[in-house]
Amino acid sequence: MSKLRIAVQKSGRLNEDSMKLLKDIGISIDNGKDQLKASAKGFPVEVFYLRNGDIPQYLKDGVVDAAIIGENVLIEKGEGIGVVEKLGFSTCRVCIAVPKAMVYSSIKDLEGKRIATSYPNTVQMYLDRKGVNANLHIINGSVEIAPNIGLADAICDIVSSGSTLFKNNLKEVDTILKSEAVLAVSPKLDSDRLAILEKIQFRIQSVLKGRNSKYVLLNAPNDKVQDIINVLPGMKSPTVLPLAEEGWSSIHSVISKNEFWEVIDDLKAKGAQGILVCPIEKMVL
Ligand SMILES: Nc1ncnc2c1ncn2[C@@H]1O[C@H](COP(=O)(O)OP(=O)(O)OP(=O)(O)O)[C@@H](O)[C@H]1O
Ligand SMILES: O=P(O)(O)OC[C@H]1O[C@H](OP(=O)(O)OP(=O)(O)O)[C@H](O)[C@@H]1O
Ligand SMILES: [Mg+2]
Repeated sequence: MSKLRIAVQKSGRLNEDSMKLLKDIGISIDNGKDQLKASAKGFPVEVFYLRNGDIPQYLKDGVVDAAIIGENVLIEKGEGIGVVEKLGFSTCRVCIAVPKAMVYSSIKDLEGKRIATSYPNTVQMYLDRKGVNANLHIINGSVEIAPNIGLADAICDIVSSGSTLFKNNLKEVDTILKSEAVLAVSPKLDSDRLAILEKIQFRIQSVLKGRNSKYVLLNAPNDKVQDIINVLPGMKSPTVLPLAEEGWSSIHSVISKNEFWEVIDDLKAKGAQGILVCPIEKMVL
Protein backbone atom coordinates (compact mmCIF):
# COMPACT_ATOMS: atom_id res chain seq x y z
CA MET A 1 0.00 0.00 0.00
CA SER A 2 1.28 3.50 -0.89
CA LYS A 3 2.33 5.89 1.82
CA LEU A 4 2.25 9.66 1.50
CA ARG A 5 5.76 11.05 1.96
CA ILE A 6 5.62 14.36 3.83
CA ALA A 7 8.66 16.58 4.31
CA VAL A 8 9.02 18.78 7.38
CA GLN A 9 11.91 21.01 8.42
CA LYS A 10 14.44 18.96 10.38
CA SER A 11 15.23 21.76 12.79
CA GLY A 12 14.55 25.46 12.80
CA ARG A 13 11.62 27.81 13.04
CA LEU A 14 9.07 25.54 11.31
CA ASN A 15 9.87 22.26 13.02
CA GLU A 16 7.94 22.51 16.26
CA ASP A 17 4.69 23.88 14.81
CA SER A 18 4.85 21.38 11.94
CA MET A 19 5.20 18.43 14.32
CA LYS A 20 2.41 19.81 16.52
CA LEU A 21 0.10 20.07 13.51
CA LEU A 22 0.88 16.49 12.46
CA LYS A 23 0.18 15.33 16.01
CA ASP A 24 -3.10 17.27 16.12
CA ILE A 25 -4.29 15.55 12.92
CA GLY A 26 -3.54 12.14 14.41
CA ILE A 27 -0.14 11.50 12.83
CA SER A 28 2.17 10.60 15.65
CA ILE A 29 5.80 9.73 15.19
CA ASP A 30 7.76 8.51 18.13
CA ASN A 31 11.29 8.35 16.80
CA GLY A 32 14.05 10.64 17.99
CA LYS A 33 15.07 13.61 15.89
CA ASP A 34 18.24 11.92 14.67
CA GLN A 35 16.30 9.84 12.18
CA LEU A 36 15.81 11.44 8.78
CA LYS A 37 12.73 9.38 7.92
CA ALA A 38 9.99 7.89 10.11
CA SER A 39 6.69 6.09 9.61
CA ALA A 40 3.54 7.29 11.34
CA LYS A 41 1.51 4.93 13.48
CA GLY A 42 -1.92 3.98 12.18
CA PHE A 43 -1.85 6.18 9.07
CA PRO A 44 -0.13 5.64 5.68
CA VAL A 45 2.36 8.47 6.03
CA GLU A 46 6.14 8.70 6.10
CA VAL A 47 7.75 11.85 7.47
CA PHE A 48 11.06 13.08 6.03
CA TYR A 49 13.11 15.55 8.08
CA LEU A 50 14.86 17.91 5.67
CA ARG A 51 16.34 21.39 5.34
CA ASN A 52 13.64 23.90 4.48
CA GLY A 53 15.72 25.21 1.58
CA ASP A 54 16.14 21.73 0.06
CA ILE A 55 12.44 20.83 0.13
CA PRO A 56 11.37 22.51 -3.18
CA GLN A 57 13.77 20.31 -5.17
CA TYR A 58 12.55 17.14 -3.43
CA LEU A 59 8.97 18.12 -4.30
CA LYS A 60 9.87 18.86 -7.93
CA ASP A 61 11.62 15.51 -8.27
CA GLY A 62 8.71 13.67 -6.64
CA VAL A 63 11.03 12.27 -3.96
CA VAL A 64 8.50 13.59 -1.43
CA ASP A 65 4.79 14.07 -2.14
CA ALA A 66 3.96 16.96 0.17
CA ALA A 67 5.71 19.31 2.56
CA ILE A 68 5.20 21.84 5.29
CA ILE A 69 7.31 24.74 4.15
CA GLY A 70 7.57 28.55 4.25
CA GLU A 71 5.70 30.09 1.33
CA ASN A 72 8.66 32.45 0.81
CA VAL A 73 10.91 29.50 -0.04
CA LEU A 74 8.44 28.27 -2.65
CA ILE A 75 8.33 31.72 -4.24
CA GLU A 76 12.12 31.76 -4.29
CA LYS A 77 12.67 28.32 -5.79
CA GLY A 78 9.42 26.38 -5.98
CA GLU A 79 8.22 27.00 -9.52
CA GLY A 80 5.45 24.56 -10.48
CA ILE A 81 4.80 23.45 -6.89
CA GLY A 82 1.20 23.88 -5.76
CA VAL A 83 0.00 25.08 -2.36
CA VAL A 84 -3.11 23.34 -1.04
CA GLU A 85 -3.40 24.85 2.43
CA LYS A 86 -2.13 27.89 4.32
CA LEU A 87 -1.27 26.81 7.85
CA GLY A 88 -1.34 30.05 9.86
CA PHE A 89 2.07 29.81 11.56
CA SER A 90 5.58 31.19 10.85
CA THR A 91 4.10 34.38 9.49
CA CYS A 92 6.71 36.80 8.21
CA ARG A 93 7.43 39.06 5.27
CA VAL A 94 10.28 39.43 2.80
CA CYS A 95 11.37 43.06 2.83
CA ILE A 96 13.88 45.51 1.48
CA ALA A 97 15.70 47.39 4.23
CA VAL A 98 18.29 50.17 4.10
CA PRO A 99 20.47 51.97 6.68
CA LYS A 100 18.35 54.28 8.85
CA ALA A 101 20.27 57.35 7.68
CA MET A 102 19.69 56.68 3.97
CA VAL A 103 17.14 58.87 2.23
CA TYR A 104 14.78 56.47 0.47
CA SER A 105 11.63 57.32 -1.43
CA SER A 106 11.19 54.32 -3.75
CA ILE A 107 12.90 51.19 -5.03
CA LYS A 108 14.31 53.33 -7.88
CA ASP A 109 16.73 54.74 -5.28
CA LEU A 110 18.49 51.34 -5.38
CA GLU A 111 19.41 51.70 -9.08
CA GLY A 112 23.06 50.60 -9.47
CA LYS A 113 23.31 49.79 -5.74
CA ARG A 114 24.35 46.52 -4.02
CA ILE A 115 21.66 44.44 -2.30
CA ALA A 116 22.61 41.56 0.01
CA THR A 117 20.08 38.73 0.23
CA SER A 118 19.40 35.01 0.67
CA TYR A 119 16.46 35.35 -1.75
CA PRO A 120 18.06 36.38 -5.07
CA ASN A 121 15.24 35.18 -7.36
CA THR A 122 12.57 36.93 -5.30
CA VAL A 123 14.51 40.21 -5.30
CA GLN A 124 15.39 39.95 -8.98
CA MET A 125 11.73 39.38 -9.94
CA TYR A 126 10.76 42.42 -7.88
CA LEU A 127 13.49 44.61 -9.40
CA ASP A 128 12.56 43.48 -12.92
CA ARG A 129 8.93 44.33 -12.29
CA LYS A 130 9.93 47.80 -11.12
CA GLY A 131 12.50 48.29 -13.95
CA VAL A 132 15.43 48.73 -11.55
CA ASN A 133 18.98 47.41 -12.08
CA ALA A 134 20.92 46.51 -8.95
CA ASN A 135 23.75 44.13 -8.03
CA LEU A 136 22.80 41.21 -5.84
CA HIS A 137 25.15 39.72 -3.26
CA ILE A 138 23.98 36.30 -2.16
CA ILE A 139 24.59 35.45 1.51
CA ASN A 140 23.05 32.53 3.38
CA GLY A 141 22.52 34.08 6.81
CA SER A 142 23.06 37.14 8.99
CA VAL A 143 22.15 39.27 5.98
CA GLU A 144 21.35 42.27 8.18
CA ILE A 145 25.03 42.78 8.96
CA ALA A 146 25.96 43.41 5.30
CA PRO A 147 25.41 47.22 5.16
CA ASN A 148 27.31 47.72 8.43
CA ILE A 149 30.44 45.96 7.12
CA GLY A 150 30.36 47.74 3.78
CA LEU A 151 29.26 44.70 1.79
CA ALA A 152 26.00 46.19 0.52
CA ASP A 153 23.91 49.36 0.38
CA ALA A 154 20.64 47.57 1.14
CA ILE A 155 19.36 44.13 2.08
CA CYS A 156 16.38 41.93 1.34
CA ASP A 157 15.50 39.43 4.08
CA ILE A 158 12.78 38.00 6.26
CA VAL A 159 11.24 40.33 8.83
CA SER A 160 8.90 39.33 11.60
CA SER A 161 9.06 41.52 14.73
CA GLY A 162 11.55 43.89 13.08
CA SER A 163 13.98 43.60 15.99
CA THR A 164 16.88 42.26 13.89
CA LEU A 165 16.58 45.26 11.56
CA PHE A 166 16.38 47.62 14.54
CA LYS A 167 19.47 46.14 16.20
CA ASN A 168 21.41 46.55 12.97
CA ASN A 169 20.39 50.17 12.40
CA LEU A 170 18.27 49.37 9.36
CA LYS A 171 14.77 50.47 8.36
CA GLU A 172 12.19 48.49 6.41
CA VAL A 173 11.29 50.37 3.22
CA ASP A 174 9.47 47.91 0.92
CA THR A 175 7.55 44.67 1.42
CA ILE A 176 8.01 42.26 -1.48
CA LEU A 177 5.77 39.49 -0.16
CA LYS A 178 4.05 38.10 2.91
CA SER A 179 4.58 34.50 3.93
CA GLU A 180 3.36 31.79 6.27
CA ALA A 181 3.85 28.03 6.52
CA VAL A 182 1.92 26.15 3.84
CA LEU A 183 1.16 22.59 2.80
CA ALA A 184 2.80 22.23 -0.61
CA VAL A 185 2.36 19.36 -3.05
CA SER A 186 4.62 17.71 -5.60
CA PRO A 187 3.55 18.05 -9.24
CA LYS A 188 4.31 14.30 -9.53
CA LEU A 189 1.76 13.18 -6.93
CA ASP A 190 -0.04 9.97 -8.05
CA SER A 191 -3.73 9.23 -7.53
CA ASP A 192 -3.27 6.73 -4.64
CA ARG A 193 -1.28 9.28 -2.70
CA LEU A 194 -3.65 12.08 -3.68
CA ALA A 195 -6.41 10.21 -1.84
CA ILE A 196 -4.26 10.13 1.33
CA LEU A 197 -3.42 13.81 0.90
CA GLU A 198 -7.12 14.69 0.68
CA LYS A 199 -7.73 12.96 4.02
CA ILE A 200 -4.88 14.90 5.56
CA GLN A 201 -6.18 18.16 4.13
CA PHE A 202 -9.61 17.52 5.60
CA ARG A 203 -8.05 16.88 9.02
CA ILE A 204 -5.87 19.98 8.79
CA GLN A 205 -8.88 22.13 7.90
CA SER A 206 -10.75 20.77 10.94
CA VAL A 207 -7.83 21.57 13.23
CA LEU A 208 -7.27 25.06 11.78
CA LYS A 209 -10.96 25.94 12.04
CA GLY A 210 -10.87 24.78 15.66
CA ARG A 211 -7.76 26.87 16.36
CA ASN A 212 -9.46 29.94 14.88
CA SER A 213 -12.66 29.55 16.90
CA LYS A 214 -13.83 29.54 20.52
CA TYR A 215 -16.77 27.79 22.16
CA VAL A 216 -18.79 30.22 24.30
CA LEU A 217 -21.32 29.33 27.00
CA LEU A 218 -23.27 31.96 28.95
CA ASN A 219 -26.35 32.50 31.04
CA ALA A 220 -29.01 35.14 30.42
CA PRO A 221 -32.52 36.07 31.58
CA ASN A 222 -35.06 34.85 29.02
CA ASP A 223 -36.05 38.37 27.98
CA LYS A 224 -32.43 39.04 26.86
CA VAL A 225 -31.97 35.82 24.88
CA GLN A 226 -33.00 37.22 21.49
CA ASP A 227 -30.69 40.27 21.79
CA ILE A 228 -27.81 37.99 22.70
CA ILE A 229 -28.49 35.52 19.89
CA ASN A 230 -28.32 38.43 17.45
CA VAL A 231 -24.62 38.91 18.20
CA LEU A 232 -23.80 35.17 18.23
CA PRO A 233 -23.86 33.53 14.82
CA GLY A 234 -22.98 29.95 15.93
CA MET A 235 -22.20 27.16 13.46
CA LYS A 236 -25.82 26.73 12.43
CA SER A 237 -27.58 28.75 15.08
CA PRO A 238 -26.86 29.05 18.81
CA THR A 239 -28.11 26.38 21.23
CA VAL A 240 -30.53 27.68 23.89
CA LEU A 241 -31.28 25.48 26.93
CA PRO A 242 -33.40 26.26 30.00
CA LEU A 243 -31.53 26.66 33.32
CA ALA A 244 -32.85 24.98 36.50
CA GLU A 245 -33.69 28.46 37.75
CA GLU A 246 -36.98 29.65 36.26
CA GLY A 247 -36.76 32.54 33.73
CA TRP A 248 -33.11 31.89 32.80
CA SER A 249 -31.42 30.21 29.81
CA SER A 250 -27.99 28.94 28.91
CA ILE A 251 -26.75 29.89 25.42
CA HIS A 252 -23.95 28.01 23.63
CA SER A 253 -22.24 29.13 20.45
CA VAL A 254 -19.01 29.28 18.45
CA ILE A 255 -17.23 32.56 17.72
CA SER A 256 -14.18 33.52 15.72
CA LYS A 257 -10.97 34.00 17.69
CA ASN A 258 -10.37 37.34 15.93
CA GLU A 259 -13.62 38.99 16.96
CA PHE A 260 -13.73 37.36 20.37
CA TRP A 261 -13.10 40.37 22.68
CA GLU A 262 -15.55 42.66 20.86
CA VAL A 263 -18.24 39.97 20.98
CA ILE A 264 -17.66 39.40 24.71
CA ASP A 265 -18.02 43.15 25.43
CA ASP A 266 -21.22 43.19 23.40
CA LEU A 267 -22.59 40.12 25.22
CA LYS A 268 -21.93 41.67 28.64
CA ALA A 269 -23.62 44.90 27.58
CA LYS A 270 -26.66 42.89 26.47
CA GLY A 271 -27.05 41.16 29.84
CA ALA A 272 -25.02 37.94 29.54
CA GLN A 273 -23.63 36.49 32.79
CA GLY A 274 -21.26 33.67 33.72
CA ILE A 275 -19.56 33.69 30.32
CA LEU A 276 -17.24 30.70 29.71
CA VAL A 277 -14.89 30.58 26.73
CA CYS A 278 -13.34 27.21 25.80
CA PRO A 279 -10.83 26.14 23.16
CA ILE A 280 -12.05 23.92 20.32
CA GLU A 281 -9.84 20.99 19.38
CA LYS A 282 -11.36 20.18 15.99
CA MET A 283 -14.26 21.55 14.00
CA VAL A 284 -16.05 19.69 11.20
CA LEU A 285 -18.72 21.72 9.46
N1 LIG B 1 11.77 35.62 12.18
C1 LIG B 1 10.88 34.83 11.65
N2 LIG B 1 9.60 34.85 12.07
C2 LIG B 1 8.66 34.03 11.53
N3 LIG B 1 8.92 33.15 10.54
C3 LIG B 1 10.18 33.09 10.10
C4 LIG B 1 11.22 33.91 10.61
N4 LIG B 1 12.36 33.61 9.99
C5 LIG B 1 12.05 32.66 9.11
N5 LIG B 1 10.75 32.34 9.15
C6 LIG B 1 10.01 31.33 8.36
O1 LIG B 1 10.47 30.06 8.77
C7 LIG B 1 11.13 29.39 7.68
C8 LIG B 1 12.32 28.63 8.23
O2 LIG B 1 13.26 29.52 8.74
P1 LIG B 1 14.61 28.98 9.44
O3 LIG B 1 15.43 30.16 9.74
O4 LIG B 1 14.27 28.04 10.53
O5 LIG B 1 15.25 28.07 8.33
P2 LIG B 1 16.22 28.38 7.16
O6 LIG B 1 17.54 28.68 7.71
O7 LIG B 1 15.59 29.42 6.27
O8 LIG B 1 16.13 26.99 6.39
P3 LIG B 1 16.89 25.59 6.50
O9 LIG B 1 15.94 24.59 7.12
O10 LIG B 1 17.13 25.28 5.05
O11 LIG B 1 18.13 25.78 7.32
C9 LIG B 1 11.48 30.51 6.69
O12 LIG B 1 11.55 30.02 5.37
C10 LIG B 1 10.32 31.45 6.87
O13 LIG B 1 9.19 30.98 6.14
O1 LIG C 1 12.12 40.55 12.47
P1 LIG C 1 12.70 39.53 13.43
O2 LIG C 1 11.66 39.02 14.39
O3 LIG C 1 13.92 40.02 14.12
O4 LIG C 1 13.10 38.23 12.59
C1 LIG C 1 13.89 38.34 11.44
C2 LIG C 1 15.10 37.48 11.49
O5 LIG C 1 14.71 36.11 11.65
C3 LIG C 1 15.36 35.33 10.66
O6 LIG C 1 16.61 34.92 11.06
P2 LIG C 1 16.85 33.62 11.99
O7 LIG C 1 16.72 33.98 13.42
O8 LIG C 1 15.97 32.52 11.50
O9 LIG C 1 18.35 33.30 11.72
P3 LIG C 1 19.05 32.67 10.41
O10 LIG C 1 19.50 33.85 9.59
O11 LIG C 1 20.19 31.90 10.98
O12 LIG C 1 18.06 31.79 9.71
C4 LIG C 1 15.53 36.31 9.50
O13 LIG C 1 16.54 35.88 8.60
C5 LIG C 1 15.87 37.59 10.19
O14 LIG C 1 17.22 37.72 10.43
MG1 LIG D 1 16.20 31.82 9.50
